[in-house]
Amino acid sequence: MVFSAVLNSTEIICNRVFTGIEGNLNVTLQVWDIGGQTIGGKMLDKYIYGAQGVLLVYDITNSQSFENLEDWLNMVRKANEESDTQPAISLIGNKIDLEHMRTVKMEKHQRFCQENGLISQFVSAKTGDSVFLCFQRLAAEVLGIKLNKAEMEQSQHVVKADIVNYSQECVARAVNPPRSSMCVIQ
Ligand SMILES: Nc1nc2c(ncn2[C@@H]2O[C@H](COP(=O)(O)OP(=O)(O)OP(=O)(O)O)[C@@H](O)[C@H]2O)c(=O)[nH]1
Repeated sequence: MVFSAVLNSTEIICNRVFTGIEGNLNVTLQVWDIGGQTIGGKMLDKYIYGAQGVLLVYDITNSQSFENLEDWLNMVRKANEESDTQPAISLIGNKIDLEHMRTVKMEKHQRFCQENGLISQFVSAKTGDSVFLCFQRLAAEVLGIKLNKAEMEQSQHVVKADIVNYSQECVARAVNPPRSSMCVIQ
């Protein structure tokens, strides 16, 4: 995944100077998911050139997906060779809901991050665990903002909501209409 932050720099400077609270900053990210393409793909460097941030995502239960990372990292660096700045890069270990099936050791992940100056993160795309946080951390890095512990913890958790089956709900309401008016927040 690659993203480019689309933002208004004046707004950012004002926010930082006047409030000092980075959490108040709104950043729009333009994200391309290029994982499905082969590494030798002709168009790849066009997506990657000039990107401000890159999420290198692998599957913690699949060692091969980790082994491929070095090539992807080299490709990202090479594609941006002539760019003024290199993108901020995060290493994302996905599928932490399957921790019991982990084949890529945590130390391996951490070493790769240290050796290559990457932000380290573990997520579950399935449960949503830490997904928001991984975008937030990368955006913060691009903007030169340091997130505090509270901000990171707040973004880590998934807010769970029941899935409503609307067709059944409608039938139930038609049969038993509510006596008082009700406000539904979705
Ligand atoms: N348990 C679990 N399964 C996941 C998670 N993320 C993806 N999957 C499953 O892994 C499989 C592959 O997911 P994709 O989203 O197609 O993976 P991908 O790497 O983006 O695929 P490409 O873009 O084609 O490279 C699917 O069956 C997903 O349901 C996760 O966090 N936990």
